[in-house]
Amino acid sequence: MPATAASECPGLALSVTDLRVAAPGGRLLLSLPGLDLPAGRSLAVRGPSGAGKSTLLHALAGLLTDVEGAVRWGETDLLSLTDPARAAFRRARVGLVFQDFLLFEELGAEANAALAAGFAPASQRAAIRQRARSALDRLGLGGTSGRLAASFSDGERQRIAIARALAHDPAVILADEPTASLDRAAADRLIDDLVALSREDGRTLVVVSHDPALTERLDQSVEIVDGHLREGHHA
Ligand SMILES: Nc1ncnc2c1ncn2[C@@H]1O[C@H](COP(=O)(O)OP(=O)(O)OP(=O)(O)O)[C@@H](O)[C@H]1O
Repeated sequence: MPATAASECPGLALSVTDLRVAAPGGRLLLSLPGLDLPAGRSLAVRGPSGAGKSTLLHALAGLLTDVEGAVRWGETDLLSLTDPARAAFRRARVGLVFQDFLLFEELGAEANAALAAGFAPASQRAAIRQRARSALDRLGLGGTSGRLAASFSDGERQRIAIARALAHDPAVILADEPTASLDRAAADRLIDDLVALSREDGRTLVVVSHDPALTERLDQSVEIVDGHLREGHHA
C-alpha cells in the first residue's frame, strides 16, 4: 500500500535539535544533536538496554520537563509550552503505547479503549467511543463486550492499548517495545497493525524495539548507544 499523499497526511513532522536530557543527579542520559522524521513516516529506535531509548520516547511525548533543546511536532515546539499546554497537546495529538499495558482489569476492552471519553468534553465523547470501537474491530477485538480486560491474552491486551491510543485520532503514535511480551505470531500480527497506522492512515510513528521483524518494516531507523545517536536508513 503506498504512503498517503502528503497533502492528505494527518501526521506531524518531527524535528529534534540539540536535545539533552540529564538525570536528577546531573548524569547525561541522552544527547542528540538532531533527528528528523517527515510527517506520516515511521522511525525505529534501536539500541542496547539502558542506552536511552525510552528516555528519548518520553522526551518526544513531552513527558520530561528537565530537558534542553527543541522537540518540534509540526509547528509546535513542545519544550517551549507550559505544562498544561504540553499536556493538552499530548491529549489531542499523541497516542502512547507504553510497555506495561496499564489497562483497568475490571473494565472491558471497549471501556478501556474509550477511557479518554471520561475526561473529554461532552461534545467529543461519542466520537471517542466510536473510534475506540472501530479500532477494536480493525484490530480483531470487536464484539468482546462482557469480557473483562483480565481475560485477554498479552497480544490482545497490547492491541487494546493501541485501540486506546487511536481513540482520540492522534497524529503521532509513540510505542515502547510493543511486541516485547508477545509470541511470534501475535507479534507479527501487531507489527502489521502498527505499520498500517503509518502507511495507510498517514500517522507519524516512532517505535522503540529490539525486534528486527518490527524495526525492518519501518521507514527509518536510528540506534542509540550510551545516550548518543547512530543513524541508519532502510531503503
Ligand atoms: N529518572 C532517572 N534518574 C536516573 N537515571 C535514569 C532516570 N531515568 C532513566 N535513567 C537511566 O537512564 C538510562 C537510560 O534509560 P532508558 O530507560 O532510556 O534506557 P532504554 O534504552 O530504554 O533501556 P531498555 O531497553 O532496557 O528499556 C539508564 O541507565 C537508566 O537507568
